[in-house]
Amino acid sequence: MGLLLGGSVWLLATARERALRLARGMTSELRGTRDDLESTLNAIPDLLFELGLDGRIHHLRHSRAALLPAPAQMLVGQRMQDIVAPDAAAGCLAALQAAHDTGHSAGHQYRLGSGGDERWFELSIARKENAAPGEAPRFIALSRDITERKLSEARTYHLAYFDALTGLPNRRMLLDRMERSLDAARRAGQVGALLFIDLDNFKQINDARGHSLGDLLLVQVAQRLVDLLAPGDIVARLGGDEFVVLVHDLAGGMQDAGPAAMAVAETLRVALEAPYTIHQHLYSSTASIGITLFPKPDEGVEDLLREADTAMYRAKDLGRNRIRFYEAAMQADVQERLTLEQDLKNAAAEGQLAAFVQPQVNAAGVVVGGELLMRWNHPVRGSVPPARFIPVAEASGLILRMGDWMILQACETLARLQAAQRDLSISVNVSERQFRQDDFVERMRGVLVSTGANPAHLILEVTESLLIENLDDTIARMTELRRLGVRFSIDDFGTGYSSLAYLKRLPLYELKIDKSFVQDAPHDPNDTAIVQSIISVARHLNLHVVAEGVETRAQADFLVASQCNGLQGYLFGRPEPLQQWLARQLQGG
Ligand SMILES: Nc1nc2c(ncn2[C@@H]2O[C@H](COP(=O)(O)OP(=O)(O)OP(=O)(O)O)[C@@H](O)[C@H]2O)c(=O)[nH]1
Repeated sequence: MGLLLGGSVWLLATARERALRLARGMTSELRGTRDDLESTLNAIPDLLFELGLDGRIHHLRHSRAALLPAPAQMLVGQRMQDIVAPDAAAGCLAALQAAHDTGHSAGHQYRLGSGGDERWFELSIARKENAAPGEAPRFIALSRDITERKLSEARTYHLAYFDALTGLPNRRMLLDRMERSLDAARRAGQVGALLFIDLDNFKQINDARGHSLGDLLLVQVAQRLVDLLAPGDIVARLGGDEFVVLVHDLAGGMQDAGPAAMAVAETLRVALEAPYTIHQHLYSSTASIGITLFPKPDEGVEDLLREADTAMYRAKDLGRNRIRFYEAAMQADVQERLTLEQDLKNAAAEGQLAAFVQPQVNAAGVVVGGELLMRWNHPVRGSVPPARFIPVAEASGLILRMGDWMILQACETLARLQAAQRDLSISVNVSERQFRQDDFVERMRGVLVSTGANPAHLILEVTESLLIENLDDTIARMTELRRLGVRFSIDDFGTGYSSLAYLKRLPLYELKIDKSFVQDAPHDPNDTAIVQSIISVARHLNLHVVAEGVETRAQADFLVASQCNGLQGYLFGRPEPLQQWLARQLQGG
């Protein structure tokens, strides 16, 4: 019995021992699991809440206490709506409700703080499934700080939609906004305008003062445009020196919108022409502006942009620092120009371009020289007027090759006249682009040497506008060319800036009175007075004067009586092919 009892006690003790060991093992396992869980939770960089459906915080893990808006113990017991802004709280409560309905919710984002302290969070919420029946539901919510991701998204958005230099919207953003404006204008029956703005001769500032100064100018231009914007309108930078202003709701109809758009453009034009101060220096710049109105039937944003661009180009053609409205005819003109440019490229190779010469006579009517003129005999169009193809040649750069060829013709002609002891001079036009080429002086020297022409008989005709741009550089270049022996004449004098102050500073030989003044002299008192005053200015400055477009004996007599030195016009000869004229001169005139 004792043995039995003893055995039972031993058995019981052993079972207890085993149960205790098992319990100890389980406790230790549970502790391990709990520790693992604790470590896992600590490793999660998010805030972890236990919430009620009403947004009350029942528990909060604060391993990232820095992210909390207040110490953790102060937050427990409070409701979300007591802690965060009303809009953020409303979103969080909606996310809780969604988790209540479906078991979980993820992706709701909310913001805490504002300005520089602003931080963004994203919520993931799961409903706790172990609530006893009748017990209010509880939720576990992870709140992840996504501020860095938001900032990086904002940076990417900014890079994609804004111009880095000026901070203005870029082309993509503009197109997007235009799309919306166009829709809104159609729906509201309102007319808006698109203004295409391109700075005039911006390349010169870049070339002369450097790209970084050009950048600073662009930034100031952007600022001036922004300062003048009406609320809701936008200004974008398309790239380079091109800006676009989108003006909404100008008027209820095209009739009234036109003048209103013009008034806006004029305000911008005037603002942009005021001097710019950069690094304590003053710079001047102007802009050409093209306008198109919208909406127009069947026209999308790209059409509108193209129209405003076309109108801007027309403003440039008309002399820059101007505003032009788009007209449908302009598009045809652009097409025509492109075709002309293409044809002009082939023209030189196919021998369609020819040099003509128009004689110049002295007061006694004796031929003293001639002006070389370019003629283009197009196989289909026939003779294309220089006023039509020279601007195309200028714009496309073809003028450089064409100009070189004309200078070569002039020098070869001079060499042949010299060889025959014919003491005549030849004038040839030099375009601004040609004159400003870096190696223009060297090219001139090369042609003079290779042809053996006497430079004293070569007269380079330049326009007033060429002279006035970069006056100091112009003077330096002209002086170098003067040293080679060539002489300078101002073509179409009186039609451009006519600033007499610069005449004194330039190493000039001659003024050519524009034919528009000669035409109505001596009958028109104004033109007569202009012609006489040009001759008088020339005499005081010791310059030779040639009148162009002399067609009648009365004009010639008046000019000679007014002491004009040279005459050119139909009265003395129409332009004729150079070789034909030269052959006659070589035979004695
Ligand atoms: N500084 C600066 N220059 C730029 C930038 N982007 C383009 N450009 C230059 O801007 C100039 C634009 O010249 P254009 O508009 O073609 O010609 P322009 O000299 O203004 O002459 P017009 O437009 O015919 O009056 C070019 O020389 C470009 O190299 C930029 O971000 N910064």
